[in-house]
Order: sequence, then structure tokens, then C-alpha cells
Amino acid sequence: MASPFLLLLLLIPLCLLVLFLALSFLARPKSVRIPIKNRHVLITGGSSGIGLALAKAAAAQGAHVSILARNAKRLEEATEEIKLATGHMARVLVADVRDPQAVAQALEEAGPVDVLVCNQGVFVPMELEKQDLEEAKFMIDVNLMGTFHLIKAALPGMKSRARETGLPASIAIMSSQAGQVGVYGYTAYSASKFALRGLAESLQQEVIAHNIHVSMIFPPDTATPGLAEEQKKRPELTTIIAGSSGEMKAEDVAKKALDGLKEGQFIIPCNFDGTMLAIATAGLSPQRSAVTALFEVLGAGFMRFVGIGFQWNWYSTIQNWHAKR
Ligand SMILES: NC(=O)C1=CN([C@@H]2O[C@H](COP(=O)(O)OP(=O)(O)OC[C@H]3O[C@@H](n4cnc5c(N)ncnc54)[C@H](OP(=O)(O)O)[C@@H]3O)[C@@H](O)[C@H]2O)C=CC1
Ligand SMILES: CCCCCCCCCCCCCCCC(=O)[C@@H](N)CO
Repeated sequence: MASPFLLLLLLIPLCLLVLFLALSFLARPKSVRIPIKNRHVLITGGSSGIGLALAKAAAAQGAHVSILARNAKRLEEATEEIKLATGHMARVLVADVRDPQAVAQALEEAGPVDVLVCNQGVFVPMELEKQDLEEAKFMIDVNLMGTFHLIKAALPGMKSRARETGLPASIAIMSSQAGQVGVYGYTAYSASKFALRGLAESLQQEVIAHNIHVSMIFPPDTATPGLAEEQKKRPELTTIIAGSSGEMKAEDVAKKALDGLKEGQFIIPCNFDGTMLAIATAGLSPQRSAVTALFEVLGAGFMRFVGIGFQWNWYSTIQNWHAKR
């Protein structure tokens, strides 16, 4: 007869299997594949950094790409770069996302969209006390309100297009790891990025019946023209704390983002720390993957412990930094 110990050992995989089966049954929304070949992918902030890398990656996979930003000259240069890299032309749309009329007009010009990537973003790091409120408002207006304007303008067209083609559509929103955890010097920026999560979680429930699937991307520091600008004035503590998660290349972030949105992942982490952070901050977000759900369920307690460890480290750094002054 098998020893009770052996029986107990057998019970563990059995429990895991039952848990996995339960999660497979429960996980919602249901899994989906979103094709991009020959479909209209509109990327805001597509003239620089992550957005430009995304535009190239999507064009290389046979998508019809439109890029939207304010500066027409930089947009033209970007289309040249995309043409050179992929052989495909991208359509250029000039608009400031802060202006709802300009956004509506640009989307009208662009025609119905299959995949909307709200990637435009601005970041001016500074302690709240020192930051001009106009700068804080600037970040909220571009990062948050701009995304509202884009989705409002694109949704009617996306809905009818998804109905006509019978193909799933995607709205992908660029957040940041600073949209999952607060970081020194990012009061306004983090607020704008955290807010996008509330928008995305609610929106997914509103658009699921129309076969539209929402994704959020959470990159760490990423080498882009925007980051180079940011680093000129970033408080030292911001750089140290943000440095807890390594720096990525825009192309690598773009690849993660594109792969994730095609799988309809609601939360798209970009590196190992990002995956840990996603498990630690899963909350009540939608989850299509039973495998990821299993990690979230099993990892919850442990990842909270790791998170407490990170905070210990950050608060020690802040304390030492002040002690040296
Ligand atoms: N780089 C990083 O470390 C990280 C970046 N992110 C996020 O990724 C996104 C892209 O960042 P990154 O590639 O570094 O940024 P860049 O500064 O390199 O590019 C920003 C893009 O957004 C456009 N843009 C800015 N403001 C507006 C506006 N008001 N209306 C329309 N377009 C606008 C810019 O064009 P133009 O100025 O001509 O309008 C440009 O194309 C942002 O949302 C950012 O918050 C997230 C995590 C890390
Ligand atoms: C429990 C497990 C924890 C895992 C590690 C967590 C590390 C978090 C670091 C936060 C980094 C924030 C970078 C923001 C980059 C950005 O958005 C700016 N460059 C502006 O563009």
C-alpha cells in the first residue's frame, strides 16, 4: 500500500489541475486572436520612439498603418523611415490629441480603424511641490483626455467595421510601469497612467459585445527621444527608483505590445520585472489566459511579499538620500 506521504504528494498536482480547470472555465473575456495583416492599424505618437517602432513592426506584418502626431515634419520623416524599413507607406494624420475636433477630423480622414493604439504620451518628471500645475495638467490632457478623445472618435467606425468583417478589433492603450506603481517624481505622470487603467477596465466591459478587445501596455524605461529629453531634468530619486526595472529598446517593447494585442491580452508586461509587477497588481482586471490566471492566484501572497521588499528598498534609498543632504 502507498504511504500516506506519497498520497499527499499526489494530491498537490491534482489540486493544481482542478484549480487550472476551474480557471479555464472562469477566465473572461474568452480568448481571442486579432489579425493585423491587411487591416487598418492607427498608432498615435507614431512619429517617434515606441510608436514609431510599433508602426514599423505592424507595417512589416502587412498592416495598413496610419500614424498620428502634432508635428507634420516629424511624421513625414517617420513615414520615410517606415518605408525604408518595410517597403510600405504609412498614412500621416496631423492632430493634437488634446483637441477633440481635430481628433474627430483626423479619424474621419483615416477611415474605419481595426486596431487603435493610443500611444501618445508626455512625461515631465518633478516633485509635485516644485512642478508647475500647468505641467501636471499637460500630462493629464495629453495622456488621459487625449485617449478619451481618440476612443470616442474611433469607436463608431470600429464597431461597424468589426460587425461587417466579423473580425475582432483592438484598442490598445500605452500605460507605463509607473501606471502600476507610484514612483517618486511621477505624481502627475503616474496619475495620468493609473487613470488609463480605470478607463480600460470599464471600457472592456462596454465594448466586448461588439467584438472589440482592450489591451494595456506597461513598459519600463525605454530608450526613445522622449526618454532622452526626460533624463535631462529627471530628479535623481526618480532615476534610481525607475532603475529597479531595466531599460528596454523601443523595438523590443513594440514587439511585446504587438504580440500581446494580437492575443488580446488585457495586461501586457514587457520584461521580467513587468511580469512580476503584473502579477502583484492583477487586482480584478480581466484575464483571458488560464495559465496567467494560475500564476496570479498562486503568486498573489508571495508577490505581495516581494512588493513589500521593493518598497523597503525604495524607502531606504529615499531616507539615505535625504540623510546625505
Ligand atoms: N520611453 C519610456 O521610458 C516610456 C514611455 N512610455 C509611454 O510610451 C509612450 C511613447 O513614449 P516615447 O516613445 O518614449 O515618446 P516620444 O516622446 O519619443 O514620442 C511621443 C510621441 O507622441 C506624440 N505626441 C506627443 N504629444 C502629442 C499630442 N498632444 N497629440 C498627438 N501626438 C502627441 C509625439 O509627436 P508630436 O510631438 O509631434 O506630437 C511623438 O510621436 C508614451 O505614452 C509614454 O508615456 C511608457 C513607459 C516608458
Ligand atoms: C512585486 C514585483 C516588483 C517588480 C519590480 C518593480 C519595478 C518597478 C519600477 C517602476 C519603473 C517605472 C518606469 C517608468 C518609465 C516611464 O514611464 C518614464 N520613462 C516616462 O516615459
